[in-house]
Amino acid sequence: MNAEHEGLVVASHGRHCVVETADGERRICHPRGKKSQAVVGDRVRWRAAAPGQGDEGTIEQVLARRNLFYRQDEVRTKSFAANLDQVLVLIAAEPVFSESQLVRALIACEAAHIPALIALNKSDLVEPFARAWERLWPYRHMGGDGQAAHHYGVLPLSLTQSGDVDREALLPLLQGKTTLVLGPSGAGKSTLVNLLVPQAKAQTGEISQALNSGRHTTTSTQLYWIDDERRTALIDSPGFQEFGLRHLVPSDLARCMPDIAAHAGECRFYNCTHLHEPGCAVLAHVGSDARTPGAISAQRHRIYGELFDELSQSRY
Ligand SMILES: Nc1nc2c(ncn2[C@@H]2O[C@H](COP(=O)(O)OP(=O)(O)OP(=O)(O)O)[C@@H](O)[C@H]2O)c(=O)[nH]1
Ligand SMILES: [Zn+2]
Repeated sequence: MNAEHEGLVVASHGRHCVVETADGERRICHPRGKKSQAVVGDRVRWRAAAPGQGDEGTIEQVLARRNLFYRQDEVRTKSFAANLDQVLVLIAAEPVFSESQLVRALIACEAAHIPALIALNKSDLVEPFARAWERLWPYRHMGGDGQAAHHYGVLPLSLTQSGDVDREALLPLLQGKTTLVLGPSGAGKSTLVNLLVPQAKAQTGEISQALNSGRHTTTSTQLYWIDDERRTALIDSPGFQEFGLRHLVPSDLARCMPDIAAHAGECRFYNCTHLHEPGCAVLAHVGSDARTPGAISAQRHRIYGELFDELSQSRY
């Protein structure tokens, strides 16, 4: 039997993966069993096929994960990626972004203990950008009382107009890290990947095309190296639109929304839902004046309530 090697999963489609070896070679691998189902970012032990059995390998074991970022829908669980250092949520002045989708993505980050960065693209569209930047006010100011840093970094971009400037702003934030990029269609995700990884198409290469061929879609999660040393990675993943949080229970939500979490311990009832209870410290901070320190925007509290209801529906 062939020896086992360690590798990194750099693409996945269904149950098939592309594994990159220590010397940068990539090949398709199939999981040996349910337990060896890997996602992009996983470190795995894999084994080449026996001589004469083709080039495809098998994944024998998924090594312990530092974290696992996922969304869960009612019908199926869908993991995005493992072993992330951060998530970059890319939205834009246009198309107008859904705050509910943004909140879902940020909650999923928080639940997996992964720091999140928000980038707002298309600053050249002056008026829509100003409106969107304004909508991000709570995100630009969350945390950050006194000496503490803000909870989320929020970055303006104009990828097609000032790509060089944007690259210089982004690189130090990405350096040496593995960053999952999420964003709704049309925000500029492909533009971002092409800016940072000019050879993206080449890296994806024939092997990923082979993986996708005949499966009626070319979308799959992909890891790209930004640098030649292969230390800085971007992971591009489709599927921001239907971002399920069914892996969470309603009572997880408050701790995953930092502005709500800041007050959730001060309520009269220990099991307060922060929706209607008397003596609720969260409700007391929901805001007429969203700009006072510690305020919770009415919009975010409304989204919290919607998610609370959604996660309270019977599970199946
Ligand atoms: N005005 C303006 N347009 C931009 C900017 N960045 C990207 N676009 C445009 O926005 C459109 C969408 O960009 P893409 O990079 O294809 O977006 P995407 O997020 O990959 O979209 P999907 O392929 O649908 O997932 C394109 O027409 C881009 O040229 C920007 O900074 N300013
Ligand atoms: Zn409360």
